[in-house]
Amino acid sequence: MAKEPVRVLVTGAAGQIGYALVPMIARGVMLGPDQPVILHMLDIPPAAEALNGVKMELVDAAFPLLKGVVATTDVVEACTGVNIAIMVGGFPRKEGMERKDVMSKNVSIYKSQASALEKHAAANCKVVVVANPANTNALILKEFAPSIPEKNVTCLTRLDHNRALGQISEKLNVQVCDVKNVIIWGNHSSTQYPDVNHATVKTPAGEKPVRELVADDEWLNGEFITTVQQRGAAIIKARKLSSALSAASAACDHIHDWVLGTPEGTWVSMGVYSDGSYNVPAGLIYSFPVTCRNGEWSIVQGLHIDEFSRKKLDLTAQELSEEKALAYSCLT
Ligand SMILES: NC(=O)c1ccc[n+]([C@@H]2O[C@H](COP(=O)([O-])OP(=O)(O)OC[C@H]3O[C@@H](n4cnc5c(N)ncnc54)[C@H](O)[C@@H]3O)[C@@H](O)[C@H]2O)c1
Ligand SMILES: O=C(O)C[C@H](O)C(=O)O
Repeated sequence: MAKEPVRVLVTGAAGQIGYALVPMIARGVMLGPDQPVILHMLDIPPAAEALNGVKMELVDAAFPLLKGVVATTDVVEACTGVNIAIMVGGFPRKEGMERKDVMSKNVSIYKSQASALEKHAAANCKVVVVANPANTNALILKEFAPSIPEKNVTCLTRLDHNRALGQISEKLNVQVCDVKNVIIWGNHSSTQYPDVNHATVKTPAGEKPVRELVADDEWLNGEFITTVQQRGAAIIKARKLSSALSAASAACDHIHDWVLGTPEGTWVSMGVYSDGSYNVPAGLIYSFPVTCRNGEWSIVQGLHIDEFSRKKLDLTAQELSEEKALAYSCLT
């Protein structure tokens, strides 16, 4: 029997991530090749015409899984009945801007959209915030939508996770699908800590630790980390626009694994509400290694954190605490 369609909201759908993301969702990349979808696309009135153009292209693409499109500038209409919300709408970082610069513009959007989601989304709606500052926007959304379970509000750090996999695969000249269990700790910002201490590579002789195969701690503790931390800025410098196709693909990976589960023995990185695991302060949206089963994520427990890593986990937590305070000051 055919499955019931899932309603997926994409905010900021007339923007560049939206343009890359909606066809991926309509093709089944996010929820699987047998899952029909109804797309809800929200943007603001100045982008209404462009949004309608995206809707026209979705119709023209004749995606078999796409059972309907709602394209609107009305936040209530956009949020009504949605099962999954991908929050991309907001003001993007431009060359030379720090994420903090976009904070005041974006947190007020997330406060108001929190109320609309809380009132109108389907029960158990899963939310991922993509728009920067992603962790803090997600925190504001969670706090202003108290009836949405806190486990349902997350932010995207899968792009950073995938960037780390990509760097290791290039360094070792191996397939990216053979590298697993890197971790992004903390903020989707330049203080994030990409950690390879538990990462492995599938080789003909079995799974081997990344550290052993790379055999270059200076690179792993230096250039590798800064390359991943600075990759968003490098893309902005090269394209004069922030990353879009990789961000859209990562958003699909995030929801795919959350809904359909992570493969046995593999974890992924998600920005989730901290419960104090790994001595990360509770009450922040912080990126952790997680496994997913039956539509629920759980933080991977018991990983050894050495002194080098500890400092980096604390530094990015510190930045998130400061962002949280700044966000609240922007809202008052
Ligand atoms: N977390 C990540 O990994 C990651 C990666 C790349 C980009 N980003 C962030 O994603 C966001 C979107 O990037 P983009 O390149 O698509 O930007 P964009 O400017 O091309 O698109 C943003 C869209 O949001 C719309 N918008 C603005 N305010 C809105 C509101 N209140 N409601 C609904 N829509 C609204 C704009 O009209 C625009 O169409 C930015 O904040 C960017 O920094 C995050
Ligand atoms: O760095 C940015 O603001 C863009 C985006 O978050 C990215 O990581 O590509």
